[in-house]
Amino acid sequence: MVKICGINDEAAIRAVHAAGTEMLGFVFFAASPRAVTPERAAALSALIPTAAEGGPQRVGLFVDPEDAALDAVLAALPLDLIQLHGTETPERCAAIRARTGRPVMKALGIAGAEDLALLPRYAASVDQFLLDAKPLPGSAIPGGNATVFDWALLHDVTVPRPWLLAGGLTPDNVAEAIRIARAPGVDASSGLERARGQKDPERIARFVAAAHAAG
Ligand SMILES: O=C(O)c1ccccc1NCC(=O)[C@H](O)[C@H](O)COP(=O)(O)O
Repeated sequence: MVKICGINDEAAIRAVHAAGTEMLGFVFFAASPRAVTPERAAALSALIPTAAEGGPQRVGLFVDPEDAALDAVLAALPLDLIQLHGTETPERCAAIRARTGRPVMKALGIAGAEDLALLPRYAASVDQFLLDAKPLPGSAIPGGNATVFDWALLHDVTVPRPWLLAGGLTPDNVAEAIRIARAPGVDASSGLERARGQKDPERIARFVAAAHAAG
């Protein structure tokens, strides 16, 4: 499973599809350099086949969203999955899952083994996990910061839901990350950009090929 996050232009979404990527992420968080409006995401999404037609699943990324923000995005485009990348509690994740009727992927920031203690608390309320690097103090956004964490922390951990590894992954380190973390899937954003917020189609192709080969 490969997810490419922060899709915000036509070349990137076409590259994601051409590479056979399983998931792509649209960032609905205004402070992000990759943020898109619901209308822009819908226009980009229309350029490639839907998941039902064999294209990638569309993941909507939110940070502590109000119900109205979720409703506005879902009215504009049919997301396959909701990614929650803020401080949402297990109860809020369950409420969002019930309200939207979509599976929920909860992002947890990992810096040390103690952060993994949260996994059982969320297991009943979410469908998937994204195990990402914990943002460094002072980070302007809670994800997409090109920060790597110690993949060996995950080597012997049984994660109670399907999960993706994220945080500073690139075409050059993804195979090693998958091997060390024993990750069933990966997600990347910054490592596939030529400038902050601008995806590089060639890096997308190399990343997806490397991840699929390692898997
Ligand atoms: O990517 C963003 O701009 C972003 C903003 C706010 C919350 C989360 C965000 N990204 C989350 C992702 O799923 C990223 O792909 C993940 O954190 C890995 O990012 P990177 O380390 O840049 O590969």
